[in-house]
Amino acid sequence: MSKTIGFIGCGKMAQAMIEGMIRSGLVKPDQIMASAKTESTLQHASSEFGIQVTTDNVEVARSANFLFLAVKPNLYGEIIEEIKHEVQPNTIVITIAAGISLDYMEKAFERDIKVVRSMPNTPSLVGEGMSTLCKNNKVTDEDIVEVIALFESFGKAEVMEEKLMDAIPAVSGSSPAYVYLFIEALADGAVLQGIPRDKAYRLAAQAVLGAAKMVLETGQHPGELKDAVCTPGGATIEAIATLEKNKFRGTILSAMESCTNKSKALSGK
Ligand SMILES: NC(=O)C1=CN([C@@H]2O[C@H](COP(=O)(O)OP(=O)(O)OC[C@H]3O[C@@H](n4cnc5c(N)ncnc54)[C@H](OP(=O)(O)O)[C@@H]3O)[C@@H](O)[C@H]2O)C=CC1
Ligand SMILES: O=C(O)[C@@H]1CCC=N1
Repeated sequence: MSKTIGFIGCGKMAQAMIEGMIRSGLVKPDQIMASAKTESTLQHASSEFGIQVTTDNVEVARSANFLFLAVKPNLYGEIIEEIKHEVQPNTIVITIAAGISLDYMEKAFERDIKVVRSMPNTPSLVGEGMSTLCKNNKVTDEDIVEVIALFESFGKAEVMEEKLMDAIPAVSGSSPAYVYLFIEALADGAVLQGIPRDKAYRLAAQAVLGAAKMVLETGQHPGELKDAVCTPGGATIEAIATLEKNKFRGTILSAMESCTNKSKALSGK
C-alpha cells in the first residue's frame, strides 16, 4: 500500500494497530505519522515503531490519506474543531471510538467528508484483531476495499450495518478484557492447586486460544464442542454444573448489556 496513514492520539489502541500494520508488512513505518498530547508518548512511538511523530494534530490531518481519530470519545469534538478545515477532500477519516456515529462526524465536520466508523480491539497488536466497519455514502466501493485491506493487515474485519455498531464493543471491542479476567481466574485456580504461576498462565492462555480456534476452524457449534469435553460422570461436567449454578452465561449476558448501554450513552459526545 502506498498511502499515508495518520493517527491523532497514539495510545493503547493506536499503538496496537500501528504495530499490527507494520508487522504485516503492508505498511512501512515512514508511511505513518502520529500525534499525541505528551512528548513521552511520542518518543516511545518513535523509538518503538520508527514512525513520524508530532504534537501538531493539524500536521497529521493535512498529510494523511487514512486518518484515524484514536482519542477518547469526549475529545472528538475539540479535535474535529481543530482539524476540520485541514483534512484533504479524498482523505478517509476513520473513527475507533465507542458511540461516535457517522451522523455525529458529518455534523461536526460541517462539510462533505469521507467517514468510516470502526470498532477494533487490542489483539490487533499481534495480528489477531477483530474489527467491524461501516461507512458513510461519500466513501466509495474502491475506498472501502482499501480500508478493509488495512484492517485485515492486523486481523479480521467485517462490514456491519451502523445500527449494530453500538453492540460491537460488548462482543469484540471490550471482550478481550473479560477474556483476560477469565485467563487470570483460570491461572489463579491452577496456582491454588500448586501449579507454578508462569506455567498456569501458559496453560490457561493456550487452552483459550485452542478453544477459540476450534470454534473458528471446525465450524462445530460451541455446545457440541463443549459436549465432547464432558465425559459422562467425569470431571468437566462437575465444573460446568458449578458454572451454570452460578449463572456463568447469565453474568456474561448482563455484562454485555451494561457495555452496550454505556456505548449507546457515549453517542453524540
Ligand atoms: N483500548 C481499547 O481496547 C480500545 C479502544 N477503542 C477506542 O480507542 C480510543 C482511544 O482509546 P485508548 O487507546 O484505549 O486510549 P489511550 O488513553 O491509551 O490513548 C488516548 C490517546 O489520545 C491522546 N490525546 C489526548 N488528548 C489529545 C489531543 N488533544 N490531541 C492529540 N492526542 C491526544 C493521548 O496522548 P498522551 O498519550 O500523550 O496522553 C493518548 O495517546 C477511544 O475512543 C476508545 O473508545 C476502541 C476499541 C478498543
Ligand atoms: O472501554 C472502552 O470504552 C473502549 C471501547 C472498546 C474497548 N475500549
